[in-house]
Order: sequence, then C-alpha cells, then structure tokens
Amino acid sequence: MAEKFASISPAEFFKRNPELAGFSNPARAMYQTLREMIENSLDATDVHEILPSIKITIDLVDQQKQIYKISVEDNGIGIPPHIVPEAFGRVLYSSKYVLRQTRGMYGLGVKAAVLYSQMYQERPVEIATSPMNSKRIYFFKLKIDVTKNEPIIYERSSALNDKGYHGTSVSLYLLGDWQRAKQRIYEYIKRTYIVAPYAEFIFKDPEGNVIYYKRLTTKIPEPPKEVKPHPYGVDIELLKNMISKQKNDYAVKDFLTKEFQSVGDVTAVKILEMAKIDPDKKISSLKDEELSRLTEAMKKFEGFRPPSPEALSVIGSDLIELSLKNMYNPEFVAALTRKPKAYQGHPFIVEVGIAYGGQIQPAEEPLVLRYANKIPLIYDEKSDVIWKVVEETDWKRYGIEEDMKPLVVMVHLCSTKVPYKSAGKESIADVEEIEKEIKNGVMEVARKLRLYMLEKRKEEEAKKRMLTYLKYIPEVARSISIFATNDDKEKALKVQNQIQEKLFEMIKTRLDIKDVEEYKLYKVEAI
Ligand SMILES: Nc1ncnc2c1ncn2[C@@H]1O[C@H](COP(=O)(O)OP(=O)(O)OP(=O)(O)O)[C@@H](O)[C@H]1O
Repeated sequence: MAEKFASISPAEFFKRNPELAGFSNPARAMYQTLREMIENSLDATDVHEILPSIKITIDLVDQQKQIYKISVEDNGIGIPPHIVPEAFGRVLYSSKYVLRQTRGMYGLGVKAAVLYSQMYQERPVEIATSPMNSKRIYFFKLKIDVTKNEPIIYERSSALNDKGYHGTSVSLYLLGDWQRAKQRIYEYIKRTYIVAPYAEFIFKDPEGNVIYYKRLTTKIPEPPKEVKPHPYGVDIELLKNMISKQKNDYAVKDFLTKEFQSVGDVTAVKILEMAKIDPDKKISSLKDEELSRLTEAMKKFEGFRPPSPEALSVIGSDLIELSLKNMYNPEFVAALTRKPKAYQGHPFIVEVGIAYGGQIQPAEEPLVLRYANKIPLIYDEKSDVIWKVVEETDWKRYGIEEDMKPLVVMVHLCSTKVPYKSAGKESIADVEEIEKEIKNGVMEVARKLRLYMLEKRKEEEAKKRMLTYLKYIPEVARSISIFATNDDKEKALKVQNQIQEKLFEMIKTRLDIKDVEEYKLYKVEAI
C-alpha cells in the first residue's frame, strides 16, 4: 500500500495532540486553561509595572455535560483591537517572541485552551479589552479555524470607555472536572500569590466559595528589559532570520556590533578574522558556508562578557521572605538571589527561599515550591531538576535531624529561555549549569538555616543547664543568708531573696539566656 502524505496546520497539530500543551483530560484542561489566562494577565500587568488586580471566576454552566465557564479579568495593558483575533485565534502568534523574561514564551497557551474548548462544546471564547488610554472597550467572540489556523470571528463590537478602564477579560467555556482539578487550582493560585505579593487575587469557585488574597506590598520587582541576542546563543538559522529582517544591508562588522550584545568594533573584527570573512562584506551577500563559519567563530570566541541579566526580573529576597512568612508562619525564614549565570548564551538567575518550623506541617520530604519565570510548577514534580536537587540535599548536614521535617524550600529560576520539558510548562530539564546553580543556591540558604539551628540548639542546651543551676540557688542562698545574718530570721529572708536574685542574674548572663521570665516562676519543689 502506498503511503498517504498530507500537511496539517499548527492548530490542527495541537488539536490532535492536546496533551503536549497540558490538556490531557478534563481536570488537567481546566487547570491549564486557568493558568494560561492568569499568566497572560500577570504578564500584562507586572511586566509593565502595573500592580495586578486579578479576578478569577469558575461557574458550572451545564451540570449534565459538565461544561464550565472560566473567566479571568485583569487591569493590564489591554490588547489593541486589531491584534485580538490573531492573539486568540492563531496558534503560534505572540508578543513574547522577544528576548525578555515573561511567563509566556510559546504563543500557544490561550489558543490551546480555545482549541480544547471548541472540541467538546459550541460556545466561542469571549474577550473584552481596552488598551491603556483607549476611549473604547472592545468585545470579541471567536473560535479557531483549525484547518487554516485562523480566527473565525462570531461577534465584534465596542462601547464607550468613560471610566478610564484598561485591561482584559477573557471567558472560555470548556468540558471540565472541578472535583479532580480543585486542589491543584487552589494550590496554583496560592503559589502564584506567594511570588506576587504585590498582586491581589479574588477567586470564586463553582461551589460559590470565594477567596481573597490581599496585596501585601506595593513594591513591584524591577521589570525586565528587552535585549539583543548574545553571540553564544546563535545558530545558522538565527543569523539567517536576523539578516532577512534587517532594513539596512549592513556591512557584516556593523551588523555584529549593532545587533548583538557584548560585541564592540575590536571584538567584531577578531570574530570575522576567525571566520575568515571580510568585515565590509554586505550581510545580504553572505553564503551559507560563511554563515556557518561565523556561527562557529561566535561560539568559540572567548572574550565576550556574559549575557546581560537586564532581560531578567527577579522576585527579590525581601519579597520571598515576606510571602513565606505570610503563607506558612514559620519560626525561621531566609531567602537569597544568586548572581546571574548563563547557559548556551541565555542568562539565568536562581533564587531560593527556605522556611522552617512554626506552623509548617512536618513531612518526610520538604515541601518544594518550584517556580520558573514566576510561574508555579505544580504537576510532574518528580521529573524536575529543582526537585532532584532538593531531594539530594542532606538536610542533616544543616541541622535538620527530624524524620518529619517542617520545611518549605522554594526555588525560582528565571531566564529568557527556561528549558521546559514540554509546552505545558510543568518541569524544568536538567541543564548542567542550571542544576549546579540551584544546588549552590540551596546550599547557601541552607547554611543560613544551619546557623539558626545551631543558635537554637545552643539556647536549648543553655536552658537545660539553667534548670540544673536553678535547683541549687534557693538552698545556697538560704545557707549563705543564715550565715551572713547570724541567723536573724527576718533579715535572713531579705538577704536570701537578694542573693537569689543575684545568682539568677549571674547564671543568666553566663549562659547567655535571653528569655528568663519563665524561670522566675519555677518552684524548686517542681524542678
Ligand atoms: N490578558 C491579556 N492581556 C494582554 N495581552 C494578552 C492577554 N492575554 C493574551 N494576550 C496576548 O496574546 C498573546 C498570545 O497569548 P498566548 O497565551 O497564546 O501565548 P503567550 O502567552 O505569548 O505564550 P505561551 O504559549 O508561552 O503562554 C500574548 O503574547 C499577549 O500578547
């Protein structure tokens, strides 16, 4: 039999393989839809220095068929009306294909949700949006033409925006499974809030429960800046693509200095010498083998500065500590932001937070909070490099002896290119440089925990010794007072009290005990 050949559109591909984008069953689809929408809302706010206010609602609209309506509303930058149909109706269309850290990166998320939505029910996705300073609010209802990978617009209208509103509201209907998705959806929102304490979230679930996470601070992390590519990150296709987009037919030397980071005149000449290319040659006339030599020279050259971390936006140790304290009420918390590093030309930064004791539920393994570009990762925990590092950590070395540990470890990786294992963005691949950096981060913060544990143990030891000494104080004080007052009973009692007080102070100072109130209440007979 002859093979039958055909070509399919990207929309058709993801419709056929929804699990690649995280839509493998109704529960997971519900969770994935919600997160794609929330992540778009956060990208439209904090990346633009707007304090996010996000409203999330899930309603059951058809009990029998288990169709839910998921709505997310934000106060972000909005979407220009001519962009909306493509942004929601064309798979692989995005504003995030630039070198800048954002939650979105594939141009797929919300379209994968729309595709899943229209597979099992007939209502289109509804969008209301108003860009900053727009006098109108725009409304759309649309679906995706799967074969053509194009939007099909069902309704389009607009209304006066007289209240200065800006932002976007998206409502999507889908076959879901609330009971199975519930726990992970709650966890997702909670963990999102942990790294965005400058945001407020209102969530109404289909059972009518409402939770409100209030804004804890108005301090918003420094937003990321768009940067040019780093020479270590190039390949032949990237070079071709960049050249094809140039308006100027640059000399190759100028192309290198103007379009890449860390390349000055001297460096450009050195690279071109290595690649055996005339610096004045026009980029449009570069042949494939020259591009190949240029790529190789750029990879081999050792004098570049590391990729610029300007494109990254960290959470910051103060916000991490604030959130861990607020959420888990621990007795100890510490966090740190490591210095920028790079892998394959992509800059990245690791942040680690740790919380111990207090109201944290003890468990055999620490509770691991994984984050990539401020997105909490909930599924596929065991296949993630963060999990691997935390699991391999020997907590005994850091003073945690308990089998049941009251410990939360939070790790955040931010990068212009997070090496996710799939388009569903649930786990990070073990890239050597990243793994090493996470390990160093966890060790560094764990050492702070160890210092605290040492202090705590010292204090406990001191308290034990204090109790031993306390046993002797009354007897010693009584004997000396009798001797000193020549057995004058009235005076003796007073002197005894004074000696007792002095001895108590001496021991306290010697043992360096801060909190002595509890000991004052001790009765010798009770010890
Ligand atoms: N709430 C929103 N506010 C502003 N822009 C939005 C919003 N939702 C979607 N967009 C725009 O639509 C585009 C497409 O979103 P989509 O979720 O499909 O992909 P993405 O976020 O770019 O990438 P990824 O697939 O990695 O999530 C976004 O890049 C953004 O420009």
